[in-house]
Amino acid sequence: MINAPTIILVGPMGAGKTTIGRLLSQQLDREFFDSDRVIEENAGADIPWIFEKEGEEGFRRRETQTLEAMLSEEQQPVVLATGGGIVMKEENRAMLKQQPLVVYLFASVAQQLQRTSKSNNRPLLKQGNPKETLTRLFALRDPLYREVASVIVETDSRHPKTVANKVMDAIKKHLATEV
Ligand SMILES: Nc1ncnc2c1ncn2[C@@H]1O[C@H](COP(=O)(O)OP(=O)(O)OP(=O)(O)O)[C@@H](O)[C@H]1O
Ligand SMILES: O=C(O)C1=C[C@@H](O)[C@@H](O)[C@H](O)C1
Ligand SMILES: [Mg+2]
Repeated sequence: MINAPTIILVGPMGAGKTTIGRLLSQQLDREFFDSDRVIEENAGADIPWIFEKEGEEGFRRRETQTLEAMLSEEQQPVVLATGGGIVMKEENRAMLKQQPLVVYLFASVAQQLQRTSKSNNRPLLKQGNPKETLTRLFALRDPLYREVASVIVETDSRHPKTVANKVMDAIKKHLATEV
């Protein structure tokens, strides 16, 4: 695992990319980045503010720039959590497909709904019915997460530490079959 490349986590809102990514980075003693947080730091504003002032399109532009910068930098392997909509742009998918280790954290819509209901900082869930929105986004995005991922890990009804261990096991298995 010491030689494992950068681990990139993709999946829907509430899959646990941020939570699991942080745990993995601790276990591997690596730096952790979250594209949502990097976007906020660079903008000097939070995601709801960016959506309000620049629209989703403005946020997506920032997201692509951030992904590009993070993947092109000459760097040590890190753990990178992405935003739930990272796969919406073709150019982002092309960048992700070039990466050796992209993990799709799968969560059912019911589980996404439960996990996202606790916070209020996801602009796409603030309009309309969250269950309908998550269902629509899942239909659109699940095939795209699968398109870019080398490993898929189910997260429903599992404690974050269990999910992190499952990701580690799945990565080891994937790397062993690669060589
Ligand atoms: N396996 C899990 N079991 C229980 N709760 C979880 C699990 N994974 C994440 N959570 C909780 O669900 C919420 C959402 O998780 P998190 O922010 O990590 O999701 P995310 O995939 O990063 O979402 P986003 O795409 O919006 O950034 C948090 O409150 C977190 O503590
Ligand atoms: O699923 C999405 O499109 C989003 C997920 C979050 O991680 C943030 O990137 C933002 O709220 C948009
Ligand atoms: Mg997150």
